[in-house]
Amino acid sequence: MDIFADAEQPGQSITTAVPVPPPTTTVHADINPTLNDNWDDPEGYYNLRIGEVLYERYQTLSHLGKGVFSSVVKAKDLTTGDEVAIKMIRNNETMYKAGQKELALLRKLMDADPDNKKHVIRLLRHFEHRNHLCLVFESLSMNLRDVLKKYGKDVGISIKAVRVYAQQLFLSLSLLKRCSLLHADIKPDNILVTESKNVLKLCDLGSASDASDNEITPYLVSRFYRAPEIILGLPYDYALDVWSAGCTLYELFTGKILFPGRSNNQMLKYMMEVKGRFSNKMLRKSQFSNQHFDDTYTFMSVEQDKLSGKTVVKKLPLVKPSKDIKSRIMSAGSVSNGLTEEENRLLLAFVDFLEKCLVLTPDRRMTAKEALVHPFITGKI
Ligand SMILES: Nc1ncnc2c1ncn2[C@@H]1O[C@H](COP(=O)(O)OP(=O)(O)OP(=O)(O)O)[C@@H](O)[C@H]1O
Repeated sequence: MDIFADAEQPGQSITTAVPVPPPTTTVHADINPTLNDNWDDPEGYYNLRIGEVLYERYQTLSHLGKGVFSSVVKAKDLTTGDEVAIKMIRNNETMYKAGQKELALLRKLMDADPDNKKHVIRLLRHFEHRNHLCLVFESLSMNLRDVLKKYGKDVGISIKAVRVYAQQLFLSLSLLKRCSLLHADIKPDNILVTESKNVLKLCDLGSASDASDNEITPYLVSRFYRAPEIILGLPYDYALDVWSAGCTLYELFTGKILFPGRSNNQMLKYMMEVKGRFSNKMLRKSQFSNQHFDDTYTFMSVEQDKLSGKTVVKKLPLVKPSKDIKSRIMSAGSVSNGLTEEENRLLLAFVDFLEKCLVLTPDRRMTAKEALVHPFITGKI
């Protein structure tokens, strides 16, 4: 099915500069940093010249993106003629180690899915270039943040498209679980789609870890997609990715961020407005609950006073949810344009699906396996 059949195709800009072969050096930056200064910018990103050939095989075509860990370039594989995306890890010890970990986790995922059916980005190989670990991936088109900007600004994309994406995303989560891995950074930016937009792949395993390495820290996962167990300081597992996936799918359909909190405290407030109170039992077990709740488990909302601009703490005995998922979904931009009966049924199934992804208590949240047989995904509605 081509869910974006009548949509405009994104233009491609490929820069074709004349390749300038740099002299080779194998001196490691840690031994004499001045010798290879020119290859990197002050922050350790590789100063790439477009057209340059890496590993005697990949002719670089254009810059694709820059993240905290790496810069990503599009290149042509001179052996096969295919386009690839090369993630060049920043030249510093911490990033290099993080890159090696990402490489090991990606290998585990590739081995567990030899037929490429589980919607995780394919790692083709890796090499080193001037002290930068380089990971070579299949080339994809855009991430879901850009898809939303381009095709669904403020209104989101169709429920049918969301359903296709949901199934593929949960297939990737089922593979991660089979490999005992947590992704820990699921959000529209880390999900890439093919040129036709019909197929998505989960990417950026840079924050991923083995499920047994779950050190409690309140800042894991990008804030808007961060599950309550992370913020409250509870042990966490696969359910944290299901929460982020729920937030991501809501955003795809509505074009709006579900919980756009400016802090962890505000995130909790927004979550309770949608899902109601946390149970006392959950708060009792949480390491950081005393930062957000008083002794009687009343929420302490950290707010800015509108007049003075000063930070004030307001006690909010929030009990009843006031902005439930159903009313938010039903008032989304694309719904007000009218729906067919089939779309309406699919939408109600989507509401139920999201409610189950966003259960506050992690061990009661839907698992990836359960998600894949939910009526929203199977279509048996
Ligand atoms: N295989 C690919 N095909 C096309 N574009 C890609 C590919 N891999 C990455 N990109 C682009 O590069 C961006 C950064 O990639 P990635 O998130 O893996 O790097 P990162 O350094 O870990 O970033 P961050 O710090 O944001 O987590 C992506 O959002 C995407 O736009």
